[in-house]
This record gives sequence, C-alpha cells and structure tokens, in this order.
Amino acid sequence: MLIGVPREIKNNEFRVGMTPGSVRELSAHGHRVLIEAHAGAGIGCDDPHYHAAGAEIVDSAAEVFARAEMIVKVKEPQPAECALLRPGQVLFTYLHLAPDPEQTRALLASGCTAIAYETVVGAHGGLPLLAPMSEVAGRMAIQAGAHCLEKENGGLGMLLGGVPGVAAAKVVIIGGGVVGANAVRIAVGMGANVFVLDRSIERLKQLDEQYGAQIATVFSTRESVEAHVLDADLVVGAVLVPGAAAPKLVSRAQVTQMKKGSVLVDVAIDQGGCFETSHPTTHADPIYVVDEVIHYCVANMPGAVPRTSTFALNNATLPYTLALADKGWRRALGDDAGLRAGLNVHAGHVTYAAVAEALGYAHLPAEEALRH
Ligand SMILES: NC(=O)C1=CN([C@@H]2O[C@H](COP(=O)(O)OP(=O)(O)OC[C@H]3O[C@@H](n4cnc5c(N)ncnc54)[C@H](O)[C@@H]3O)[C@@H](O)[C@H]2O)C=CC1
Ligand SMILES: CC(=O)C(=O)O
Ligand SMILES: [Mg+2]
Repeated sequence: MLIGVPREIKNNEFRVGMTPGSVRELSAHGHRVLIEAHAGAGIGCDDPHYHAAGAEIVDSAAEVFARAEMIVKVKEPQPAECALLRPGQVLFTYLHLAPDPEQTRALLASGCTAIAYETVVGAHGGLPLLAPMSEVAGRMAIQAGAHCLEKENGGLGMLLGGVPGVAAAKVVIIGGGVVGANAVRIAVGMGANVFVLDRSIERLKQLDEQYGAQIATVFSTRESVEAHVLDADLVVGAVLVPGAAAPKLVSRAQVTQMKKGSVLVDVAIDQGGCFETSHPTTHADPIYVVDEVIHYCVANMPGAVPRTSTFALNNATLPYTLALADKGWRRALGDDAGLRAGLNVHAGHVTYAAVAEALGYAHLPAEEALRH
C-alpha cells in the first residue's frame, strides 16, 4: 500500500503521524511511505532520517494526499486537508467528530473512509489509541493548572503543594479514567490535596487501592460535583463517554460561584468540554477568564510535547497501521471488531452511533459499511 504522512498544520501541533521507526516497519512489510518534507522536524527527526527508514520525501501536502491510498495523521483534518481527501481514500487519525459538525460535513462530502483513533477499542476493552495521549494530557493538566494558579495568569497565587505551615491547594479531578489517573499521579506527587470523582465505582476502587489515604475518591453526582467544584482551587475535566459529546457537568452558574482566581483545565474539550463555559483554545493563546475563573481548554495538549507524544502514539498505532496496510481496510476491520469501532465515516455515511446521534445524521452501522 502507498501510505502518506503530511506535516501537521493545526495551531502549534508539532507531532507527526509516523516516526522513522514506524516507516521502517511498514517498509519491511513491503509498503511504501510518502512523508511531507520537514514533517518530523518537531520531534527532532529530519528528512534524511525518514529517507534512511525507507520513506520518499515529497514537497507538499497536496502531493501526499493526491498519491496516497491511506493518510496517517495525528490531529483531525483541518478544512484545507479535508478538501484534499477523496472517495476510497482511508484516513487514520484523531477525529473527535461529535462536537465538530463542520469537519463531519467535510469528511462526508469527501467520500473518504475515516477511522478515528479515539474510538478504536482494544482486545480487552479500553481505548488503546486514545490512552497514550490521555496519559500525556493528564500529566500536563496539573502542570498547566499549576501555571494558571500563578498570579501573573490571574490565578489565586497558590503553590499546589503549599509549604510546611501553609495548606496545599485543593485539586478536584472529574473523571478517573486515563487522563484522571495520570492527573492524580502528578497532583499527588506535587503534594496537592486531591479529590477524584467518577461514576464508575470500579475506577474509584482501583484509585483507592493505589493511593490509599493520599487521595479522596468521590462518587460523581450533580450534588458531589457541585460541592467539590465550588471550593476547589484547581478543577480538571477528564470525563469521557466514548465518541460522544462530553456531558456538561459544571454549569455557568456554578462557575460564577467558584473562588475568584481558581482554575478550570478542561481536558475533555476535544469532545466539546465538560464545563458549560469551556471553548477550545490553542497553545498560542491557551487561557481565558470567565467571572474571574481561569480556563485552560487546549484541544491538543500533547502537541506541546511532541517528542514524548509522537513516540507514545506510534507505539500504540503501529500494529493497527500495519493491519490496515497489510490487509486493506475492509479485511482489517472485518477481522477486528475493536478496529471496526474506529470507523466513523465511510463513503458519505456516518458509521459511529454516538456521532450520528450528536449531529443528527442517520447511522450506517460499520458492519453494513463493510459491505458497501
Ligand atoms: N485536550 C487534549 O489534548 C486531550 C484530551 N483528551 C480527552 O480527555 C477525555 C478523557 O479521556 P480518557 O481519560 O482517556 O477517557 P477514559 O474513558 O479513560 O476515562 C473517562 C472517565 O470518565 C468517567 N465519566 C464519564 N461520565 C462521568 C461523569 N458524569 N462523572 C464522572 N466521571 C464520568 C468514566 O467513568 C471514565 O472513568 C476525552 O475526551 C479525551 O478525548 C485526551 C487526550 C488529549
Ligand atoms: C487526543 C487528542 O485530542 C490529542 O492527542 O490531541
Ligand atoms: Mg478538535
């Protein structure tokens, strides 16, 4: 198969779809990889490095999209990229379609077959292609939140861990999945006073077993979310209903009642965000303020640490990229129900139920799409 990797063009996105190591594996399987010039600059991998791994370096994204049978990326295609996709072409990347009607419309219009990293399910459950970036974003959420709490950013002017004789900050993490667990780890490490809320008792039990009295686990209800958010110094939004728009768990009225200078980090912003006052921001301009509450809502947090993130992402995506290239998308998805769960759009149809429901489209089940 001829596989294309364009340079990422989202704001401050320095990751790249494939490492030289992944290119080498695909080459060894008899595939050819086109990579846009300088696509790996952000991870310290230059064009000769990719060439040595077997890639052909091409000058423009337009050429990558025009020639490749499958495009492997990181972030959702931007409008200029959607315009380059064509019927029959496979797109393998993050999509986050439920909160993004424009991108969905463009992908449907392109006629392409789009497989979303974030809805692929592992052999033993979980979301193996979302997890590595959730590990990164969960750890970064506390870093970002600590920075926002500094006075110059409008924050309360508090150190997360306090010092002897002065109390630590109260950190409330809503959602104890991969993002949440990684945020807990860093917040505990920094000495914060950590509360984690989830509606899965199983998740809370795992976190309780791991951290014991170092954290408080709380069953998530409207009442408990409100009680903990209102006296928090830092709140991390880390909930997910796979593929669906994030549930709004904190209302504007509640944000208004929060402490002035407290901080909301909405990691779930890529699925639309879980605070009513959230809107996506970029690394170039990450923070805004609503009623004196600082909001950090960057939709591609791992893009800021592209070296860590690209290698972590490729560790997870490579087996799937190889399966798609070796077998073609129909057989690869036919053989693996978990990969089939990644199919979001095919030939002008929405093939993921939660996306169809969120955006008001008819749903063509992926199993039927395989026969189209
Ligand atoms: N902004 C960014 O750069 C990034 C964002 N993300 C996003 O972070 C979000 C979380 O991802 P993961 O941790 O991997 O998901 P996950 O599936 O591992 O965890 C989500 C958790 O939310 C819990 N949950 C669902 N509804 C809830 C509710 N009403 N109250 C409390 N808990 C609730 C679930 O029980 C689950 O434990 C996703 O939207 C993901 O796309 C992930 C990576 C980077
Ligand atoms: C998952 C996601 O949105 C990201 O890694 O940018
Ligand atoms: Mg997005």
